[in-house]
Amino acid sequence: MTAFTEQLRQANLQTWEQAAEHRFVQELFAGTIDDAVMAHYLIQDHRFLDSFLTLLGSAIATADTFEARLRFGRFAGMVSGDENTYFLRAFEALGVSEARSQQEPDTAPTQGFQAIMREAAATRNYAAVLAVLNVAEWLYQDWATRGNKPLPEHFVHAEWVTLHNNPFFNDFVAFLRAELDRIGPAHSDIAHDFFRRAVALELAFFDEAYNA
Ligand SMILES: Cc1ncc(CN)c(N)n1
Repeated sequence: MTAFTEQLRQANLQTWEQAAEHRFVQELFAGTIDDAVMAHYLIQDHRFLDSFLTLLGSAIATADTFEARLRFGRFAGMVSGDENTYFLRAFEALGVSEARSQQEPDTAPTQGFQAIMREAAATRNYAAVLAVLNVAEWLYQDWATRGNKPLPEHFVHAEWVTLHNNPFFNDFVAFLRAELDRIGPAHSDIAHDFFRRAVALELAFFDEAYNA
């Protein structure tokens, strides 16, 4: 039988593929992405990280096992450490001042992510939280691991790939999928709804990078 998470992905395949094969991803691997595009994307993504941590907190609160809470806690530690530090080093390398990183307004996809993560947390339904987490991490793992491409030279590009393709991250995505495969079928409608909207936001987020 097809796993529940795979059913969700298949139901949104066209949008999923448009995001996973996005121009942003192609240019990131090629190392040709415009600095202005990368800077605009990362400023917005640092805001994404903030609401994402809130959602991880809600996963800790709604998970039904101690083991799952430990996994989310360890992942939150990585995001608050290595991933956050990457943003700060990338901002410095791209010449993004603290003032600019704070003052640039939230774009519509950023606001959309903040809203859906708040909404998923407010449901206090583990399946809704897992649906959004699965899209955010599995879709990124998908593009980062596709085709086993060589890494770009510049650390700003290369580390954005390796943050989403390394043993710890790949294990976490496998865990997220196993959790949603276990919990999701009993909450199919809510899982489909949050998953579909989150995939659309991922595509919009990449598109928005080119409005730099
Ligand atoms: C918009 C977005 N989606 C997903 C990820 C993966 N953590 C991210 N950094 N940003």
